Amino acid sequence: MVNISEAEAANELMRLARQIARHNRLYHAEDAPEISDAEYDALVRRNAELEAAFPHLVRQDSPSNAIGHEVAASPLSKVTHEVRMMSLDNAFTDEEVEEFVARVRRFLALSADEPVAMTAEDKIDGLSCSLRYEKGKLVRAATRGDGQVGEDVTPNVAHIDDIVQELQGKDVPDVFEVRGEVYMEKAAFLALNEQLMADARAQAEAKGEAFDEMKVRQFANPRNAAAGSLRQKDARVTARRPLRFWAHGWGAVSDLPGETQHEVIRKIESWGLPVSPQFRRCSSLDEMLEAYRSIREGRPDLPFEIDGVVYKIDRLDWQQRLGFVAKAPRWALAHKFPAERAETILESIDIQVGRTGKLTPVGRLKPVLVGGVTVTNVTLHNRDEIARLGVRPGDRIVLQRAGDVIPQVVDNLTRDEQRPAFAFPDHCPECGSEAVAEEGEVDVRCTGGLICPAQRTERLKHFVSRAALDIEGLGEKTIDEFFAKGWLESPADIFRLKNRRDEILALEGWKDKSVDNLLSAVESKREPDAARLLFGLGIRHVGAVTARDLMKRFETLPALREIAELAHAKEGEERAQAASEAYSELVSIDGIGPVVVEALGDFFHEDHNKQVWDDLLGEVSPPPYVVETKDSAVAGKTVVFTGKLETMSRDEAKAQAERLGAKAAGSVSAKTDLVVAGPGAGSKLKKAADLGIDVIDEAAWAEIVKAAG
Ligand SMILES: NC(=O)c1ccc[n+]([C@@H]2O[C@H](COP(=O)([O-])OP(=O)(O)OC[C@H]3O[C@@H](n4cnc5c(N)ncnc54)[C@H](O)[C@@H]3O)[C@@H](O)[C@H]2O)c1
Ligand SMILES: [Zn+2]
Repeated sequence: MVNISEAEAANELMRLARQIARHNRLYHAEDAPEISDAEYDALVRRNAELEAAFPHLVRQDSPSNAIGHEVAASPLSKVTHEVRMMSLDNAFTDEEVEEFVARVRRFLALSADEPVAMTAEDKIDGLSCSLRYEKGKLVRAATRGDGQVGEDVTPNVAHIDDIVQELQGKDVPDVFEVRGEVYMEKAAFLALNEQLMADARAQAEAKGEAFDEMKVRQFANPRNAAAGSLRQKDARVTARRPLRFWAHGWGAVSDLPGETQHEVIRKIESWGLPVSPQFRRCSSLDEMLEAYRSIREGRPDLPFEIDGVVYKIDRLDWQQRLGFVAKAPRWALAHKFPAERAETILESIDIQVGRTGKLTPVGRLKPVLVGGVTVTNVTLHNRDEIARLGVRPGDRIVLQRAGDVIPQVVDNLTRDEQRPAFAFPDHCPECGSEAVAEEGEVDVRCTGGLICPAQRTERLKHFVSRAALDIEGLGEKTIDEFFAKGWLESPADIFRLKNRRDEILALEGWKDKSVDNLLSAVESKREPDAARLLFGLGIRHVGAVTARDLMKRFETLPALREIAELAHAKEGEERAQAASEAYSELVSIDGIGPVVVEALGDFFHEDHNKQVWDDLLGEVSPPPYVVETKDSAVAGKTVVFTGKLETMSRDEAKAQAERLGAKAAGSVSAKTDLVVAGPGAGSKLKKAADLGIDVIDEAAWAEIVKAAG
């Protein structure tokens, strides 16, 4: 039941359209889904449900009308399909199949005793491919893409043995587009993922780098593996991947060699292309459901993944009359299998720390077979998910695997209220720092930042980035490489790289000149801008602007640290007095709130952070931070920039304002003195007018800047 207001529905439809489009891109264009098919299908169903309840809210970009994903960004050439490639409508229950048959009868106005024959075959989990044969010769192979335009994979399919280059037989029409599925068998898929892992390991070893299993890109399921293997710019990569194909339909044809689905499929088979071994003809609803049950039972023993049974009206003249709706034919239906489930024991819960400090719980399982795949690990996502399931090590759980190989825990069978709940760690298992979830966030993160081995490279990359210390020549790859060698543990190490000149030179790809350039880029930052240095440390909630606000007030880093530590101190009455004074002083600064004060306190509370800090300040000496404010027309005023600026970025405009002694604010309020508006300025402009605030354009602003000299 949909029980929400129209405004809420419109809002949710907007969010669903965006989410679904994103997952379509990840799944179809990048072959790297982030959620399971069951989760994806739930989003689609919710969207359909809302659209049915509020038909007038159906969006222009409704996911209900989209097939796959557009291929504009693909490096492969594009092919426009003469006959559109479609998707399939889904059914999950026998009743829905019955309703499908009834709908067909109504549409064709058939009498109750007229039989409706259907074909049934397994729905194989691969990607659709269109093979155009002219005079029997394969001239073009294409993926589905968005249904209208797909990608040219002609050189790639030349490496698929199942796809013949020439159709056999004397009765081959002049033009015949075979449509079917390119797929990868389960064993080949598992072997490919193992191979990808082994290759990455070997590569890391050859380079003498640390190997990180988590970073190796593997395929989520056989379907993505097949798609990723076929859609290769370099067909030699496809050649190394064991892909298979079978036919299940056709597109543009010069003439049809039969009057039923059944006849044409058998004809295609006779020309030398494989079709499903389970393809059959059913003459009644009962036979269809029987076919479904027998195919479902045999599913675990199949060497490939299937996720349902596809029914198609046998008579082609009826298919013709039924035609299409939105993105699928009216004459076909996919009867999906329910997700496969299995029970096992959750043996332990490990915590993994990601590159951004996120703590992810991973369940280690007593190995169990679900739908032909042995599962030993399962992600438990986050602290809330563990609480929701109430799982603890030793519990008996129900695993589900739906149409892909990312399994999930759906139930906990050990409902023992007496045993204590799993205690989610409040410290990082990698570095021992405190791990916290910010208010309103589900993810628990390590606060160790620079000292946490799991996060270190990410933090170092931030430290040298443009907005922070801006060290040219120290790119992400170099950081990874130096880190793996053990040369970069903390920011201070960057300034000690000069002692490793010869070692760097010995690395592949480095020459005297490039090493000199790198080292002099580092040396040029011995007296860095204090605010950038502070920002570079990646303290939570201390962004570039906050760092400047802080430095403007305290001028030196030691002064800032002293007050931050003081504000955090909790012991003794005297301390308490000083602490509360320090606290008020900090929060009195424009732009600084309690969250920042708290984050600073937490940072300096950790011994390892203090070490990193001292070590770094032993290498560099940022001069006192003084903002030279020019005598200007806007000194001391608060300026808001809105709309599109033509000659500079928003950041540059803000920096100009600061140099002129003005404060750049993000929103218009009674405190605003001046609004600089570019084209497209909206609500802020209106608010300024309401409040009677002066509004000028970018050119007038440039005049003010110029006048200040
Ligand atoms: N996990 C995610 O993020 C994500 C994102 C997008 C889509 N998906 C999944 O992809 C699917 C939707 O993709 P879709 O639009 O391609 O629909 P679909 O895969 O459910 O059905 C249409 C396709 O089935 C294929 N097919 C296989 N066997 C067939 C047969 N015997 N006869 C006819 N066609 C057959 C055809 O290639 C056809 O294009 C859903 O299962 C969805 O869960 C998942
Ligand atoms: Zn940590």
